[in-house]
Amino acid sequence: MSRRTKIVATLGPATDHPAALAGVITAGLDVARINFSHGSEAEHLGRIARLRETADRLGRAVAILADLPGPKLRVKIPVARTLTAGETILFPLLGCPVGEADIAITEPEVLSDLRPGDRMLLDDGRLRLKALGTSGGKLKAEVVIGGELLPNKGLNLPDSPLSIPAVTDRDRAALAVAAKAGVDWLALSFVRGPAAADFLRDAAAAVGMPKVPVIAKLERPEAVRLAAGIIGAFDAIMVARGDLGVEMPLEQVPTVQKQLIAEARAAGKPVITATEMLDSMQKNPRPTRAEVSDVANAICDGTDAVMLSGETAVGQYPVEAVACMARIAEEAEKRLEKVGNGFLTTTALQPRETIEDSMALAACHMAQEVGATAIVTPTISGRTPLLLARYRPAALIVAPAPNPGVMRKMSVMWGIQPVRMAPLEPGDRRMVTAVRDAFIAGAVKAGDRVVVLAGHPIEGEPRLPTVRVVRVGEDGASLEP
Ligand SMILES: Nc1ncnc2c1ncn2[C@@H]1O[C@H](COP(=O)(O)OP(=O)(O)OP(=O)(O)O)[C@@H](O)[C@H]1O
Ligand SMILES: CC(=O)C(=O)O
Ligand SMILES: [K+]
Ligand SMILES: [Mg+2]
Repeated sequence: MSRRTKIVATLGPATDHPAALAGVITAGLDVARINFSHGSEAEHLGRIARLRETADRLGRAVAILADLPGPKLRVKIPVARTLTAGETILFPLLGCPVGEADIAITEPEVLSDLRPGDRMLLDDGRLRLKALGTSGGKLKAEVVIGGELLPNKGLNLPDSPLSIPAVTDRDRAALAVAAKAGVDWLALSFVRGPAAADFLRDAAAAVGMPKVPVIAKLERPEAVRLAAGIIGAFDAIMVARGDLGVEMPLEQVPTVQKQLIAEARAAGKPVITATEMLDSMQKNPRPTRAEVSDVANAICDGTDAVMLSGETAVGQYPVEAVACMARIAEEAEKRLEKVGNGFLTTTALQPRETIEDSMALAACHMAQEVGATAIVTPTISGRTPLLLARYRPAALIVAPAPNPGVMRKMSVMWGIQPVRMAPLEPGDRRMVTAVRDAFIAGAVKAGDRVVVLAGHPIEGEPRLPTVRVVRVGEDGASLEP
């Protein structure tokens, strides 16, 4: 693999055909997103099982990301319908019976919070209504901008405070399914503050899910304001531009994206940039110039991963979309390499917090100085590779890990190629076997010069972080540099 940027793609009906699923994996899928806001339990379980099976067959480590609804409101209408400007629509409040022409929503308790004049935006802002007031157990609203409304589309209330818990009953139900399937990452929609991280971890533990890393989806203005705390509390973030562009002025989204990516990177947490990246590819085999530029620019901003949603979930060209994204990423990275991968600007972030962090920086410098093709770093938890990735070295970060769960967790992180760590035989040294692990996986080849970094205690090694330079031998041996 030469591509450093990771690709997240949403599975859906469009990837249900075995050829399409194998196609997106082969085209470069690193993380498969299951959007628990759409589809049934059986669909999710089936998709996850087929993904695992196909990835294994193709010999690729693909992580599974369960995207939970969070307090994101959605309409509950049985079939598509058209809303016309000027028309009045009734939204039943909590406990009120739903009339045939009414629009019910997932959390009707929020409707009581709406004040006359508040905006109600449907389908990522495509349709707009204005709240008029409540009477007879229903909220009355006037359609300002009409259009076709499909079942299960989102409802945003950017002018109103949201008094729903961070983790809802819908999330608990989704977590139970995710626990049954076993997933590698959890993402929570509509995070409003750092406390949501522990609510989510507790809810996951309550359904018997072992420790799974958690992603905060930033899609509300208060989350952007509290970004530093949220980044600290979660294991990664997603710039969820779909809802973000509805909840705040759309023209602010590009600068918010840059700010969030910079903050996440400074904190050493992975960041995913999401939504509409290649949107026109839902219907066309080729993207627009603007879309190609958008993906490339997110990579230049320093995103770890780029994400596809409708393009792969329901679009006509899911395989082409992933392949296209991979090509754009590879091209954008050539420029990053020329300008030093932003490495020097990041090193201006002083001081280093831990010895491991200083060692990681030293290893990146060393790799550059000696012309290493890779930095090999055996890892138990995935932490040292992440410290390296933070500096965006030109060398590939090859991370032998002892279990598939840790390998898959690293699939979302920029520049890291997870490989299988062989068990240690008596007399073996991990810094030597790690190079062989990388060689066997094809991540380094004979004659390559590599930097080896053990950032934390590893069996068979001194307890101090250690960095070495070696040359790879014919059989993956570690030779004098
Ligand atoms: N599993 C699925 N089954 C059917 N339709 C889907 C599925 N996943 C996505 N879609 C369709 O693709 C669109 C875009 O996908 P996306 O995952 O961005 O969802 P979304 O509804 O915009 O919500 P979110 O804010 O959670 O991303 C959805 O609105 C929906 O119409
Ligand atoms: C991905 C997502 O939830 C959004 O962009 O709103
Ligand atoms: K979701
Ligand atoms: Mg969203």
